Amino acid sequence: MMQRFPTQATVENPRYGQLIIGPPGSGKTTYCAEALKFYRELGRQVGVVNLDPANENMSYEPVLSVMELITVEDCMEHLKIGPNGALMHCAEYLADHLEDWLLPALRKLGATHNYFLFDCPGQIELYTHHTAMARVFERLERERYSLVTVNLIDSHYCSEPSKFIATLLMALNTMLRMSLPHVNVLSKADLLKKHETKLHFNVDFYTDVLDLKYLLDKLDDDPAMRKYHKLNAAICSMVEDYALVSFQLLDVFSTDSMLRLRNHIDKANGYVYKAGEEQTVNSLLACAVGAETEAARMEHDVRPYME
Ligand SMILES: Nc1nc2c(ncn2[C@@H]2O[C@H](COP(=O)(O)OP(=O)(O)OP(=O)(O)O)[C@@H](O)[C@H]2O)c(=O)[nH]1
Repeated sequence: MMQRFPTQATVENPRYGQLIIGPPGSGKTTYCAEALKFYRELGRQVGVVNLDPANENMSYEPVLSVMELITVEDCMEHLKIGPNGALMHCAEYLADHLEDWLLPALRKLGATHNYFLFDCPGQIELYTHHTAMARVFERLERERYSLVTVNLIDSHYCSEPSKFIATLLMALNTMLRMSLPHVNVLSKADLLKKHETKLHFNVDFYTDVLDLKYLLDKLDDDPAMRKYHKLNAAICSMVEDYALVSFQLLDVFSTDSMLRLRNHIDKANGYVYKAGEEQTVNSLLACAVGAETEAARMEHDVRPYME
């Protein structure tokens, strides 16, 4: 988790945003819907902003939606391009209309909301290669939002070593390119416990990303992957050298799991320093000293999802 410490501006005029990103189907929209209810219950002035121009099935009522500005469907029809090209076009269009659409609308909402969940599009190239979404996030930062990227990745990707390596590389690339406080999340963690995803190692091996040697050994078991041993070893070594990638587990339908994730997110975007609300002296102290012991973290964060 990359973490933010409060600046004078964020202390005086606190506004917060979670940028919910992740591959298609990883649970972004479901998280936004559940997090909206959850943070409202905590008393936060929260709203969801839909930034996905192809989000047909929003299970929440957004306070603002990019689909009022542009949709993938309209782009495909008018520009005669495919869905991926249309999504890139929409992202660029959004980035070009920050000053006359997104920011004025957010400023208006500022009268009643100071915490936004941004439901972002799922195409990962928007965060690993393309620059439009980075421009949007960077402009929001300059508008003094304390942002955190919440990168949801389906925990099913832990089931195969090759998929997990690709996940690590994607997560690291996104962290480096977005350069924002960041929390990586393995979503649908409840399915790990229900044996729907068979794992080669304990869950904490995947969350802590500490010793990838074992992962490489497993990759070599597959004859098709063995010939890429050097490439895989280089990727693992790079991920380990940066030592940035780790994961939190999330079952979006469990209040306890949402609370645990909230604690990580609040530390990352600096909300933990905001006075009042549900913050306690203990949580502030925990943040200041680097928080809970490894044993406590294992007990609460990881053990519930082990077989
Ligand atoms: N069991 C379980 N299912 C989940 C969880 N989170 C999301 N899902 C399911 O995963 C599926 C995909 O979730 P979405 O929220 O549509 O995923 P998305 O990332 O918004 O998908 P795109 O809009 O295609 O990018 C839905 O059927 C959800 O009900 C979870 O924590 N546990």
